[in-house]
Amino acid sequence: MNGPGESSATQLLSYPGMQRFPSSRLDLFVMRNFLSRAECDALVALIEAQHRPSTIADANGDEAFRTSSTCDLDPGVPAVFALAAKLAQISGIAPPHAEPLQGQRYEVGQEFKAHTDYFEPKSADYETYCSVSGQRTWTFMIYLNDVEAGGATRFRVIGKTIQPECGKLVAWNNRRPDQSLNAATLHHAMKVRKGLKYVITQWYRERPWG
Ligand SMILES: O=C(O)CCC(=O)C(=O)O
Ligand SMILES: [Fe+2]
Repeated sequence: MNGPGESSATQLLSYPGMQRFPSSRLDLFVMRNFLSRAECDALVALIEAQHRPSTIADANGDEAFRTSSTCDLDPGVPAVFALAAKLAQISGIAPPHAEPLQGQRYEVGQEFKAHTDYFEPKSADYETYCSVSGQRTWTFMIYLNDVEAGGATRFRVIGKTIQPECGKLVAWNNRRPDQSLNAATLHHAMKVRKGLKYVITQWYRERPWG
């Protein structure tokens, strides 16, 4: 039985095609073809239709830290609704713990520098982001296209670089088994060198999203 807002290795590895990256420092999973090309194309079209400059919690003074665009996906759109259901099933996490789904779009030269998805407990913005729903627990991310060059996601603490590929799911636990925040989740969405890159991010919380 997983804790509230938590997935688990047992849950994820029960799906054929799910692979675990061997690391004692981080629970990291990859599954190719989680989404079909048609599903990806429909989601890319939604992101293309509507996106705004991405933002970061705890602005650190680096204007170039996250240069992508973000799309707030409407849960009422069938393609989004279907994806949310598919993620709930594979993660085993109750839907109320899911943040609203977001698309991210990167043009050539755009990136999201090395960061963790959890919020720094000592930061000025911690209360703003975490008082209702608690900390982020797991991240599920899907690449929606094959990027012509660049755009990999690098987990530099564990030395793992994941190449974008249409339909590929990446999932990781932002916390250790004892629920402490895991700094080994540090990851960098590296610059796109050619073409565009689209991903969808699903973050989960300790408590229901309020
Ligand atoms: O685009 C990527 O490869 C990673 C995106 C990411 O880390 C995020 O949105 O938090
Ligand atoms: Fe991230």
